[in-house]
Amino acid sequence: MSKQEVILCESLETSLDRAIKKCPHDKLFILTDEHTQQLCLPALKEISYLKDAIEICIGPEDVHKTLDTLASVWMTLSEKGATRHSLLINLGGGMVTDLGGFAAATFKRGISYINIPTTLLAMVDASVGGKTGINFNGLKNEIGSFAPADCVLIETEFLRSLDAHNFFSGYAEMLKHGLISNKAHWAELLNFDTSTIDYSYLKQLVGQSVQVKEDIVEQDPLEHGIRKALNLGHTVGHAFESLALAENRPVLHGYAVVWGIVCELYLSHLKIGFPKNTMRQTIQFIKENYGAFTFDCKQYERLYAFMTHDKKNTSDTINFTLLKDIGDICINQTTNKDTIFEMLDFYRECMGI
Ligand SMILES: NC(=O)c1ccc[n+]([C@@H]2O[C@H](COP(=O)([O-])OP(=O)(O)OC[C@H]3O[C@@H](n4cnc5c(N)ncnc54)[C@H](O)[C@@H]3O)[C@@H](O)[C@H]2O)c1
Ligand SMILES: O=C(O)C(=O)C[C@@H](O)[C@H](O)[C@H](O)COP(=O)(O)O
Ligand SMILES: [Zn+2]
Repeated sequence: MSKQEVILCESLETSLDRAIKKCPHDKLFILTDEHTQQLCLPALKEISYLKDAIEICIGPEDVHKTLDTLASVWMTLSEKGATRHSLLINLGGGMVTDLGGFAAATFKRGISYINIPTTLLAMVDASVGGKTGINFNGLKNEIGSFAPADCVLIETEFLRSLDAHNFFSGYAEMLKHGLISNKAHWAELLNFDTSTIDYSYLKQLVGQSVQVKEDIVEQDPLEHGIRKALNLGHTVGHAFESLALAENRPVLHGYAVVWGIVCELYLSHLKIGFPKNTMRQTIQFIKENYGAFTFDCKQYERLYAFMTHDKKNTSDTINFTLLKDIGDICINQTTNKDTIFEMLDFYRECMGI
């Protein structure tokens, strides 16, 4: 798998011009969701060579990260005459880059695509590293492929229209990158003033955060080993997200991930000695900024059942990524069902639910 080019833009127009020249194509398509069509597409349509691009617009958010939506994208590509040599630009959050990336990877067995992430989460995480896909059978990213974009163009100016919930959702994956990288980055994230955002400082943090992901993906693009570090918080987080979706009370991905991190830091402390004080400080930040996902002990079996579908699992064993300390990653950690239930007890007690 070739290394993906990720550019933190000074000028989106200049970077996009360069990226498009590197991807010779016959027709150009731009995928947005209903929100990025309104909020972000106008900035691109000012660029002369994008004026004739064919627009495809899908419904927003994870409820639309489905086979039906994917089929509608394939259908438009097919009906509007896309060929193997057409180029797709995905302009949106992680839902658009995941689904659009998978549409590009599968249409006529694969066409080129460029990601222009417009949410914080997509900038630091989803648009980079080649994981593409859709939710299926009530499970997160159940169908997908590893198919990196030809280029990822990060323009942090798009973040100015993002609401606070989506800001914090993306910040959750940044916090994950802090925990798996080093203490200085983790501390910087805990101290960032989220109430009055300094956008130029945020841009610098986005650059650092995406670098953490790029370094790991470069070592292990297909997640045979160290890439599992990027899944910290997701064994439990995806179970929370799937339960919430099934109960018609969807939660944002990043929120599910930080709640998953609370659980998995507890497991890290219990099993391999993650420092209690660092765990407490991280959980305090999460409680203050994310609130809590509510469930009771009658839902433990269902959450456990969701965890059995995690992609890191082999056979019947649930696989966790844990930490001995910040930046000290232990992949392929397993435990028994009783301990998983004890972890859920801890979560409910410390989050006060
Ligand atoms: N492939 C990966 O490695 C990876 C990594 C992390 C998350 N993900 C996936 O990413 C998805 C979540 O991505 P997300 O958090 O970006 O959600 P999203 O794409 O659903 O976007 C969230 C909301 O923000 C809106 N939006 C987008 N850009 C905006 C802007 N500039 N201003 C205002 N509103 C804007 C969207 O229309 C949507 O309503 C999940 O499906 C998750 O599983 C994938
Ligand atoms: O890039 C990765 O690898 C990740 O695990 C990043 C995660 O933040 C992301 O949510 C990813 O989509 C999860 O993948 P999955 O394989 O657990 O579905
Ligand atoms: Zn994630």
